[in-house]
Amino acid sequence: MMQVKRIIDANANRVREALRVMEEAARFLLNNKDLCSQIKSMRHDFAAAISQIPNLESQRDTTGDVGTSVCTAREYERSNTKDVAIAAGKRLSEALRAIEEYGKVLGPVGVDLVRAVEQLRYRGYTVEQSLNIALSYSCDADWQLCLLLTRVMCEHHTWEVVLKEAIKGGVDCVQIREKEAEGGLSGRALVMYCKEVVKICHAADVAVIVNDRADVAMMCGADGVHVGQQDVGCDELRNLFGGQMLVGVSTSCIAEAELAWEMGASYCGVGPMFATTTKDKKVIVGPKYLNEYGLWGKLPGLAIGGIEPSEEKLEALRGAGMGEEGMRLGMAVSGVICRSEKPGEVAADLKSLFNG
Ligand SMILES: Cc1ncc(COP(=O)(O)OP(=O)(O)O)c(N)n1
Ligand SMILES: Cc1ncsc1CCOP(=O)(O)O
Ligand SMILES: [Mg+2]
Repeated sequence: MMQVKRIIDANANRVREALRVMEEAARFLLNNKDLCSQIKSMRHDFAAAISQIPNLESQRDTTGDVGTSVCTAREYERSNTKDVAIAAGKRLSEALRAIEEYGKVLGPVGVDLVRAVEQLRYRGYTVEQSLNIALSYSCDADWQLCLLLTRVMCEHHTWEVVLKEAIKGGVDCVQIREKEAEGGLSGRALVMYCKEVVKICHAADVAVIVNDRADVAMMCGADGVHVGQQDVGCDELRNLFGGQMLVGVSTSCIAEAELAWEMGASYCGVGPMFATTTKDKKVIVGPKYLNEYGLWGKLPGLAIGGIEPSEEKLEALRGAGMGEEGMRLGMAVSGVICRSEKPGEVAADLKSLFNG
């Protein structure tokens, strides 16, 4: 019986640790209050269940545990925060299952524990799935400066020079925005162009999003697609692509953001912030909405519309919470970089908002 208690004690520690790691991901990586409280309540319910077995810790013998010195190289390999949370989810179900199986040997004293742990294991599967989906949808969309690249807007340089200079200036995401009705590329030429953009961006570790066209995004190897309120629905895209693609959705109020989140969006466009000549926008929601969005906090957001590196505009964005830890706010600009003689300098000036 002592060995069984030792096994249960070791696995109880694993469960507690795994739940903590998952909770931190929901809290700090995703800002997801619902998921965070689900995991927290699992932690509390597990503590109540395990407390039914008296004196578990008395069987602990960490120094005499032969398993502490047995490890595999993969245990030390995690390529990103997403992998850390995914590994914790796997550990959680393994440890719960071990407690459940060995708990059966405890006889009557273990019956309630086994039942409670079985239920926790099922809850764990659901939470693990929600966490992994949320991480694969939105974990990689925390950008600071996104360039909406439109070829016909590049007045002073080729699109290639604008793109490369902007990347040097600190752009970490590029949205390819070609509008056929405004002289932009379409069809085969659009796909070829997008492939060139992807090549340049990915070599510099910059993400690529294609405006409006999920099909083109897939064909050119982009990271995702951006859709507006009148475009194809985010839910339809998720049905089609699962977690393979990032999906951005334009929003002008929290109700739209909430809907986008429910449909599996990765990030939201948040705007328009200021008057713009790039797109016909009747209503300017301004930095007030940006602040509401940042406090809502379920998805990363890109402020958009008329953004320039003027002291006044940057101050307004800063005042709304951009650059603040935990707000997950970046900006998306088009004209100010595409139309500039010095696209790299403009990008760097915008990016300075995040440097303290
Ligand atoms: C980051 C970001 N936010 C908003 C938009 C606008 O999208 P949409 O409303 O679909 O308008 P078009 O860009 O398609 O004209 C965006 N593209 N990017
Ligand atoms: C596409 C779009 N959607 C809302 S405002 C806007 C235009 C952004 O361009 P600019 O940065 O030139 O104002
Ligand atoms: Mg659109």
